[in-house]
Amino acid sequence: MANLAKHVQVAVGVITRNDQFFVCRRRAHQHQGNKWEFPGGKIDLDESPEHALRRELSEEIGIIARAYFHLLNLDFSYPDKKVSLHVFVVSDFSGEAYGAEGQESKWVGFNDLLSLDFPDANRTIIEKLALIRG
Ligand SMILES: Nc1nc2c([nH]c(=O)n2[C@@H]2O[C@H](COP(=O)(O)OP(=O)(O)OP(=O)(O)O)[C@@H](O)[C@H]2O)c(=O)[nH]1
Ligand SMILES: [Mg+2]
Repeated sequence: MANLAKHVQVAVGVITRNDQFFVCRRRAHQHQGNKWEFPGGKIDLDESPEHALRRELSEEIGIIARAYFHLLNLDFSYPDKKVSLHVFVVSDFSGEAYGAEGQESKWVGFNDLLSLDFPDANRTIIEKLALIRG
């Protein structure tokens, strides 16, 4: 069981509007603390990735995702934890994105994504985003 607890399925949302991207800062005590992230969180047992995406975005940044597409699935092993990220690009939503759990957050341009301090798994996400932007 201990091993299972250290491999988590995660829904991640790349929130985009007007060629800007919404990013949040992880809390110091969290895994990969103080790094920037795309909002999201663990998929519950028997929950679909899409449902987890909508739920986490509502809880963490106060938006209702209206249109999104699957970008990629990505397995990554940190020294202390394995993650399977189910990544979606959210292109339409209602509400104004903000740090609904008190976390730091901001809208940034694509070039800023390249220089922000993200968890290592995110490199693959950003490379794929660069590809689809052309
Ligand atoms: N949300 C999010 N998690 C990421 C990203 N990249 C990445 O490696 N992760 C990892 O995926 C896991 C996500 O879990 P989480 O901490 O967001 O989970 P959660 O929202 O359910 O919250 P919790 O920390 O209160 O349990 C963490 O281990 C985190 O380090 C990312 O861009 N966004
Ligand atoms: Mg989270």
